[in-house]
Amino acid sequence: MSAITMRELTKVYPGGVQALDALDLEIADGEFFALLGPSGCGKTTLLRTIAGLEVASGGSVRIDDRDVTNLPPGKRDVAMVFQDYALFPHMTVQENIAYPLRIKKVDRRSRAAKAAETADELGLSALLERRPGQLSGGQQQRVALARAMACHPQVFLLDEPLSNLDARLRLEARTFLKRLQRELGVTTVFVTHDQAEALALADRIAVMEGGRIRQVGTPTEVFRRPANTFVAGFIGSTPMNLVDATVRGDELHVAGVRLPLPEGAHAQVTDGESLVYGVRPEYLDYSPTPVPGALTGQVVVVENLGSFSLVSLDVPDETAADDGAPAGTGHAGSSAAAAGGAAEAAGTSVQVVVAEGSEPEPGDTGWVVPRPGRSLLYRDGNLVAVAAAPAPRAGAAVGG
Ligand SMILES: Nc1ncnc2c1ncn2[C@@H]1O[C@H](COP(=O)(O)OP(=O)(O)OP(=O)(O)O)[C@@H](O)[C@H]1O
Repeated sequence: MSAITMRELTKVYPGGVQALDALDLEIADGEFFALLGPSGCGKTTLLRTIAGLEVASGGSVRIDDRDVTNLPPGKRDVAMVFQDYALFPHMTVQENIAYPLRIKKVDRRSRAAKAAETADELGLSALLERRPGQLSGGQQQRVALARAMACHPQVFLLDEPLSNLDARLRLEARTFLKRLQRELGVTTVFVTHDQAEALALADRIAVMEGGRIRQVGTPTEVFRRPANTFVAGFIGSTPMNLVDATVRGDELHVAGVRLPLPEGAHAQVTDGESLVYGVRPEYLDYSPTPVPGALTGQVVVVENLGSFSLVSLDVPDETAADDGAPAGTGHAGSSAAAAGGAAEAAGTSVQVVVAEGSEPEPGDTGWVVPRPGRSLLYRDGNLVAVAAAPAPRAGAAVGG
């Protein structure tokens, strides 16, 4: 058992930088846990404070029922792998792996046996006599992991473990790391600023900003239901669309389109209230022809991202929708199109993921429909409700 519990953990560096701000966090036994956030948010400081390499200015760190807040690193039963691996250049792979055992005064024969066994598990047996300078980046990383594993620590702490590898090797090492962690079942905390890496590897993720935690959740939770607009903007290979919206009775007015307010959202919002409507580009469907209840605008940019493209549309903010007057005549979809097409390119940029082969051209008019249950509403930056998608029916759009 090795859960990690942090209570009101605070770190103020000499000089006054507050890197951790009364942070509360619980990491479960056996979890593969990511600390994610932009540069300077305090990820490395948190990891080093768990390791005992930084002394907390306040609060506590417990590993299971042991309060380790004031214990030196060697007494915490944790092993840390540094970003640059910090291997000893003058020692062989075997000596590097065995080094922590030497510090623990394990006898020479047991050290050699343990190093050989760990090297074997990590596919390093053929490299035991080499020095770090004679290894690839991926191999060096494995040696660093082997050195951390050799002592059977209760907790692994990994600081940007993949950042020194090139893109291809990184994918390989990612899979390897995930499999290794599964097999060992050791509580592992890793720092990354790469949201894709965190989503791919972690059981749970803590998204940090300014020494605080903005959300803790599974990759699915933080991706599908970001608790605030900070997390919404940080998670995802393409940032979430965040568009101003107004509650009008049973509807939500978003960029000139009336979306039905979802069941359950009524209790959370008030009539006339201004909110932010959020939906991921992946959860919008693009149509080159009018669709009732769709947001519409002009295609401005088409970015090829391999098997799909990211299409940016300029959706006008102001239409006749907000003063209640019909925006056109006849069919709901085409009237929305008329409103969108006629407006000056002024408004909100909305991004949508479009499959290869179906990309529009810049200058085209397009329609985008949110998928059911994938729309979110934020008040003052915090999630208030999950909106249902507009039912694809005439009458949901402006002028219908
Ligand atoms: N030894 C130090 N002395 C003073 N300030 C420090 C020290 N180490 C870090 N800081 C400051 O503390 C804050 C948090 O730094 P930290 O390295 O923990 O952030 P991070 O999220 O790991 O960033 P990065 O992704 O850039 O490594 C930053 O403002 C940083 O400048």
